[in-house]
Amino acid sequence: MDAREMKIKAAEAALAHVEDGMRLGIGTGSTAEEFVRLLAEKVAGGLRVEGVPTSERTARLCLELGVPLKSLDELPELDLTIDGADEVDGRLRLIKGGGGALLREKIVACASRRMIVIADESKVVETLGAFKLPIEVNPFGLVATRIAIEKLATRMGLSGAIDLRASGDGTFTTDGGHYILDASFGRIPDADALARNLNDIPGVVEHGLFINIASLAVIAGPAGARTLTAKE
Ligand SMILES: O=C[C@H](O)[C@H](O)[C@H](O)COP(=O)(O)O
Repeated sequence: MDAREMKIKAAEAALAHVEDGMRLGIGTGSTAEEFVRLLAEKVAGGLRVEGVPTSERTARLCLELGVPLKSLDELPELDLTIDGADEVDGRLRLIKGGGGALLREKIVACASRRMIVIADESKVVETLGAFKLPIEVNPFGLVATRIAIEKLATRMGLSGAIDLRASGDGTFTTDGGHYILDASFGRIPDADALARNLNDIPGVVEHGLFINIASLAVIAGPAGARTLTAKE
């Protein structure tokens, strides 16, 4: 099974949790897009759902494939969000934001009764941090915010480059008009504390640590899909 087939397997297994009439948060990224394609087939076959997309990219795909969309302001309380992740640990803590959609993804997931993560085995880790942690920041005061993050990292015994994400010849800008700093910490022993402390830095809009948000992960590997639930 190649990487794309595993993403499809995970998306298929997550689709089984979607019921008629649900208000759905719809994630961003290559795995979430496989879910959108499968969902669109069900919608064409008569399934009634209303989706809230977590990015402009996802919104475009949903519109193209005929998945009905609403804004989060129109549907502020959702039944279920299905989204990908860059890393998942055994407590269902996640790193997200590789595609830059972490802010809307977190807002939508937190407005949902449940969040199901879809991923392939390569995303499952013992300790979060091998994937660069995306930190969404306000462009105002970028240098000061980066220094504050560096000081926090040092206080917490973390080190590694903190790079401004680029796009083509310029700076990557999120759907919300912010920048992303990618922090190469390598290993984050206390993700819960880092998440709280990052939120205390004023220029940080949001970060890619999703703690106590996901309720289930569907992980696809060569032998098929398995589910992961949070263990303390
Ligand atoms: O900002 C992007 C999202 O957090 C994605 O869900 C994450 O990067 C995983 O994407 P993919 O399924 O393409 O690996």
